[in-house]
Amino acid sequence: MDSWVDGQPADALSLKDRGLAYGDGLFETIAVHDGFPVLLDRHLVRLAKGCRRLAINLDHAAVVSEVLTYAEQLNDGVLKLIITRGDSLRGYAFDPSAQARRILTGNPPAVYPQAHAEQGIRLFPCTTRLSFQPLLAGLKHLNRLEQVMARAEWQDTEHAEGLMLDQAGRVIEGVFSNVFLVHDGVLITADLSSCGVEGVMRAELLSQAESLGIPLQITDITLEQLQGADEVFVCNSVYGVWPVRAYAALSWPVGPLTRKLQTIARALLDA
Ligand SMILES: C=C(O[C@@H]1C=C(C(=O)O)C=C[C@H]1N)C(=O)O
Ligand SMILES: Cc1ncc(COP(=O)(O)O)c(C=O)c1O
Repeated sequence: MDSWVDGQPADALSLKDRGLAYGDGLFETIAVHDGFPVLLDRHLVRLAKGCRRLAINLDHAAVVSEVLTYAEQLNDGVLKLIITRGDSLRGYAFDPSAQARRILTGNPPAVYPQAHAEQGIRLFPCTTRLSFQPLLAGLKHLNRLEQVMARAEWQDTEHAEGLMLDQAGRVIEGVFSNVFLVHDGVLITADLSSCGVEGVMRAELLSQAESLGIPLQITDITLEQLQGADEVFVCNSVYGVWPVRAYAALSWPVGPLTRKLQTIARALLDA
């Protein structure tokens, strides 16, 4: 399917785009099923938060309308929405009144081995660490070099994802996922106030778990806590939930809470 820029079919972008020059923008990767963008409200909430934090002027009504129309035409697949601050000639300074550029691309459904969801995955121990930046933490901004470097650390198919730590050695997230662990019936995920992306699926699973009365904790996670976990899983808005079986010398069984949340995520992606 053709890409769109500001609501019009396009296959080229200005060389002055600040997304290209500085990574000055945000993105959302949205699963589309039967013509509907899955978890759209949560994607829009994160996008709006990013725009406020970066002082990006975005026509949010145009985004909603374009995403809905584009998703209808894509029908099934993965829609990527990229927002950039638009053009500037040179230098970091920007025109605070400039309207953001809206870019939409469509991709076929992501295909992963069934075994990832069924039997669980092995996480690669990435040595690339996430840097602390509370101003950008949580946002899905366009500066993703840490993830690019981390993903280049393994080429084998034995590892489906990699685990990333922060500068202090705390467990933060996967390269393209968020991470959860279960300990004594408590569902635990990393505090992302210094680094990491606040995933849409993470937010949805936290909210679903709260409705189910499952005790939750959003906190710092050490490798020792990871080692002592009863269950570990990763999630994102495209594949849902993958149980984690192993990380370096550590291993876990695929547990009941992981399966429960995986079923919920699958139902949302297939609704
Ligand atoms: C990096 C992108 O998106 C992330 C990756 C995936 C995925 O590969 O499953 C899914 C959603 C995002 N967290 C991207 O370029 O779209
Ligand atoms: C670094 C990082 N963390 C977490 C996620 C999961 O986010 P979501 O659930 O919104 O797909 C992603 C997906 O792009 C990511 O790139």
